[in-house]
Amino acid sequence: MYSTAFLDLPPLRQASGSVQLPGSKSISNRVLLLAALSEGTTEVHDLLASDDTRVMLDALRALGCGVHEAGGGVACITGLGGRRPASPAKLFLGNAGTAMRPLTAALALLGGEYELSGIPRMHERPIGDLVDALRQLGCRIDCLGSEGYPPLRIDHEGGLPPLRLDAPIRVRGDVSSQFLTALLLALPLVAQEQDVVIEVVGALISRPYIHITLELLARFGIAVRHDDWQRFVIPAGSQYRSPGQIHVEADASSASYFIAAGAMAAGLDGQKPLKILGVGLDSIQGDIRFVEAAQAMGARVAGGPGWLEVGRGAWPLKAIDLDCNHIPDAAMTLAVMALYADGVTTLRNIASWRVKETDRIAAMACELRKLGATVEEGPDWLSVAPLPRAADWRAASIHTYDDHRVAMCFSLAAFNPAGLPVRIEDPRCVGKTFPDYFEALFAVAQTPPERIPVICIDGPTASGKGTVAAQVAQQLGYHFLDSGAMYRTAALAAMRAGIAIEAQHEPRLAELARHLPVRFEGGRIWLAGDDITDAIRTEEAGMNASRVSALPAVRQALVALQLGFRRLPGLVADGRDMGTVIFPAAPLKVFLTASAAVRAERRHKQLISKGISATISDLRADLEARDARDASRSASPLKAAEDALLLDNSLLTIDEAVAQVVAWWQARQPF
Ligand SMILES: Nc1ncnc2c1ncn2[C@@H]1O[C@H](COP(=O)(O)OP(=O)(O)O)[C@@H](O)[C@H]1O
Ligand SMILES: Nc1ccn([C@H]2C[C@H](O)[C@@H](COP(=O)(O)OP(=O)(O)O)O2)c(=O)n1
Repeated sequence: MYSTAFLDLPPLRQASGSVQLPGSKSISNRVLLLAALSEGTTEVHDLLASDDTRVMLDALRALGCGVHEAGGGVACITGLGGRRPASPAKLFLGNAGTAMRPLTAALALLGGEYELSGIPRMHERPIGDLVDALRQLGCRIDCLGSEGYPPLRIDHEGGLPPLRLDAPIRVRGDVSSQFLTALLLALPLVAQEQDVVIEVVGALISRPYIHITLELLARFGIAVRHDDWQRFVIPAGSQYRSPGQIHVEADASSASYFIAAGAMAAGLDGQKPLKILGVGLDSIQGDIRFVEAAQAMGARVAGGPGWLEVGRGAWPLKAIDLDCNHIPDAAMTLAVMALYADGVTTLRNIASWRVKETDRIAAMACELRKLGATVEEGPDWLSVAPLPRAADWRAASIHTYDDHRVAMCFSLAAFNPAGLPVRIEDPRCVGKTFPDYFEALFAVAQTPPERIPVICIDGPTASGKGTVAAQVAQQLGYHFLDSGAMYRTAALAAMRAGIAIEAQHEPRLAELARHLPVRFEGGRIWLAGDDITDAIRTEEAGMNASRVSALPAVRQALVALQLGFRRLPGLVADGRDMGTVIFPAAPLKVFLTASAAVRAERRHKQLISKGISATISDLRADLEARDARDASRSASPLKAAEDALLLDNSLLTIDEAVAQVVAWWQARQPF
């Protein structure tokens, strides 16, 4: 997951390969609650690991359920099975509507004393209709802030009051279907002596989510009948029965971004369509019908149980005018696809967007306009006109409103024909449903290498290149290439193979370097099966690296390995010739220096902190010798590129040096 302040997506051109989607949030949290109410233990497979499931798991733990996270997407939940939950308890539910609503209903029916709260946005999301329905029944619930909104207090300390179950429970269905879902999940708790009837007041929106609820209730032994989605009957004698094991389907709404990417950019030039795994045409989720909307816009889609394949059909896409009540979440993706259509696209019946993670109609309109689109909005509709010419697109910094879906659907703007990058602010917000969304996108998206930005930081030894480059990479969410480590590894491999580092062995040394079995993984460096991270950091290894790096054939042998680091979304490369030889067209080159005295002192501190003894004067002599060799060799000598910016950081702290490089970078961005 990217936890950077922003993530810049380079312009993307194509999509290919396959993507495995994470489990559905809606299914994950419903299954967790049902498992928590059942007797016995339920092994939940493919559970989504996200912010919203995290708060649910924590809440279930606090309520006294057995929660064992076995790793690999498996959680074992031992349910209450008729026991009363731990009380009193305070539950923090973040911004997870799928936890707040059903837990409110379940706890109100179980008795006890509870406080349920969330982040500030959660306290702006209405829950009054559910609270009213539960109060009708006789439950005591107080809104601790504004009436009709969390935080809530459930107060049945003196025992559950008698519930009025003989009359139908009436709940509004036109604000959020989650209220009805909450009641359906919880009322089997009290459907013992008699049937419990729920009547929906007003039209039921987001019916597909109720379908998911009913399917999952059935898996847990509760057979709910309904008359045309307006009247639901939970039969007397209902009892939650754990199915033992249950698999969570992948999220059909998450599939929408890849279906869109496929429709826009896959299957071109004879390539295969984009394969999407984890959800297929047999899905129980309503958002799978996004496939039909994408097809109406021109996508070519094939699919089966648990998989889809999508490629571009019509291009430009075809504009549509669609009632989106059946796909409220996935429909946001259509709003961005509309930028690539042949006319105005109108999305209707989307009033529920206004009470989601943010006011999504307003948010989408505002951010689409930043890209240059003409957008109109109404209380429950949005219309988007495509950009007439590539030159009309603008590079935009997309505000994401702590809304995962805004972040994910705007990533599709990176396929723009103008070749402009797109900045996604606060990319971490995708953690709500798809923590590794951007990693998944980068794994299937392609763009010519020259469009992937590279920041080069070259300079003499101990100037702080590695430290500064790694931190800049971290701040921008870019990959990091420590090219010196490659020369150090090549030298170590030569020593281990018994090849002296001398010019006469140049061909053998180059052959060794060309097939170096080196892996860079999670900050560690491996040579074949050996962790050599520390072994290559000695002063001797540095001197050997300097010697091996003077051999032109060795340098040539390591070029492909270095170029391979230029991957989405970008790269920060540190070394001696990053800007002069390896990435000569890099958009930012920095030549980082510090005085020899300062560098010797820094290296001294660095070695002492690792328990290696050295004297400053020896170190200074060594580093001056190394600089002299690196700068005087004929092949790619250490020198500043002509277009490099010089940064002498003798008097700067690490943070100041990093801030300067990031500031130079920002100044070159179009946002
Ligand atoms: N601006 C700075 N101020 C103080 N110490 C620094 C600064 N930059 C780097 N250092 C320290 O100097 C040492 C050498 O830095 P390093 O990144 O290994 O240099 P290089 O990669 O250029 O050889 C490290 O211990 C690092 O923490
Ligand atoms: N791009 C590069 C990187 C390193 N080298 C050579 C020259 C250096 O003395 C050695 C070791 O580089 P490294 O960056 O790890 O060394 P320092 O950490 O700066 O001491 O490799 C190079 O020739 N070209």
